[in-house]
Amino acid sequence: MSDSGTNGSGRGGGPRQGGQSSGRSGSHRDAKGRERNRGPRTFTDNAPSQRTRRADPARLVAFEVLRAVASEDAYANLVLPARIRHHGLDKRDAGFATELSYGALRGQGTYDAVLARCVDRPLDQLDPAILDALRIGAHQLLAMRVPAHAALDQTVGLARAVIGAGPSTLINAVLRKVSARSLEEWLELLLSEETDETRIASTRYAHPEWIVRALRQSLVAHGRPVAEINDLLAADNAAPVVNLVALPGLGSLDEALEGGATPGELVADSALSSGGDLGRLASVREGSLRVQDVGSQLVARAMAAVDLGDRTTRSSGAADGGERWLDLCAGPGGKAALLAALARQQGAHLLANESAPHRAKLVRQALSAVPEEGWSVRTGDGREMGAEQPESFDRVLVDVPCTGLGALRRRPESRWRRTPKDLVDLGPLQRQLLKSALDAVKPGGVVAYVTCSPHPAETTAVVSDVLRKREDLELLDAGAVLDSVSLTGGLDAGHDLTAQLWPHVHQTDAMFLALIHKKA
Ligand SMILES: C[S@@+](CC[C@H](N)C(=O)[O-])C[C@H]1O[C@@H](n2cnc3c(N)ncnc32)[C@H](O)[C@@H]1O
Repeated sequence: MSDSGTNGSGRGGGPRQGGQSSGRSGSHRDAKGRERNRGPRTFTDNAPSQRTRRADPARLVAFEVLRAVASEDAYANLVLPARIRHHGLDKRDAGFATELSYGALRGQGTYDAVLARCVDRPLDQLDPAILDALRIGAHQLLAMRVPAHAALDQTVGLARAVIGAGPSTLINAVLRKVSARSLEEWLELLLSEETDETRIASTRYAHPEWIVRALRQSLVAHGRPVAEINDLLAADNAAPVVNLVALPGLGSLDEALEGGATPGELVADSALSSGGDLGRLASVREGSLRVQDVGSQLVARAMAAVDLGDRTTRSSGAADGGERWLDLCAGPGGKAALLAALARQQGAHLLANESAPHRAKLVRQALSAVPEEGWSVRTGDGREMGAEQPESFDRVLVDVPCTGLGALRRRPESRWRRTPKDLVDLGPLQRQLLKSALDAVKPGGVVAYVTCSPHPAETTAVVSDVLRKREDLELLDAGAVLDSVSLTGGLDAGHDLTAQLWPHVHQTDAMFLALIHKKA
């Protein structure tokens, strides 16, 4: 619903400019602009629009990222670095482009609610490129410390350069209306008559309603107060910190710390990056210093730290009598790299399995800093592993494909892409992979079931379904093991023997961990 009469340049009709004719040449340019804007596009330096009118490169990068996400189903975290490199942005502009593209994508739900009040037609009737330019403008005006005149001028200039003159007039008019109120004033206006708590949280924190409900359910399922929901939603909207891990026994934090990183407080061998291009660090280039969320570090370390005593039957162990470890779903290899380093320290061997060949390649790259005799990579379906190599591994990590509802802050577009159906669709695969892991582990060994989602359908329900059918399995106290591998202890992540980390509590991704012991 619009509360004003700004005319939109929609797919169906030509742009109207405040009731005046745009004139023949304007209409012609606008038609060309709309034509350029259809379908997937790349914005090269050779585009005529950019030869004549240069857009601010940082805003152009953000616009290109939003366009690629919308029209090519691209992932922002993959497109963004490529566009930053292509346009040769310096550190400051790269930071601005990152904040602008990620912020506009994350905040889309809130910005669309505001924009809907400023345009005279449903937003889905706007040309998608115009809508993306409006979102970029709205984020600058409502959430960044960009002066309003600069946000307006630069966004309109961008639109004129890459979309066309007519659309830029519309964008100017709409963004002027957006700029008339602060974000808080807009939210007051939008929510003044709303009583439904889910809809209020959905608009205020830019999450689809079903995800607000799903995260509330997740808090309850893992024993946290439901009143934390707003903190959790707000944490999803904060730019995630970049954590580093120095592979134990192989890497060092020194270079990163000298460059301004701060030592990690929750887990050993970790640091908080000071930002900038990490590729400048030799240790990152050689792979002994890696970017990894602290939650991922903690769950991998927990699997390695479970005290198996001499409970496992060593007869089918590694040739030298050390343990055999399996990472069943290893791609792209973040946890596998840490596990391989830990395995090396403990005299164990790691087999990293991944079903997608291109991701298995990434696993090999991730493992390259660890001496090769300590690990191997298998490309294959993890569901077959239990039958192919039954009772063969002392420790198995099964980090199953999931909705990623616990990592929304890292993947800004994913909240708008995911649907409740994903939860249903992933369930059978998650159960099959866990069963296979449990078949592959030796009696006396341990399986770590991990997700980067806190949703009970992917966490506790999967574990209890699978355990219900087997008497040879028992849950270990995952919260206690997590405490034992953290530097501080007292994480307060445990509930009913499983453990759940949270962005708003631990500043990690919302990783779930169940440690399942196969009785000897
Ligand atoms: C959540 S990711 C694992 C992340 C990884 N542990 C890390 O820390 O980098 C899940 C992985 O499982 C893989 N996968 C999906 N189906 C699989 C299957 N049937 N067998 C083995 N791997 C599978 C996906 O390709 C994906 O790489």
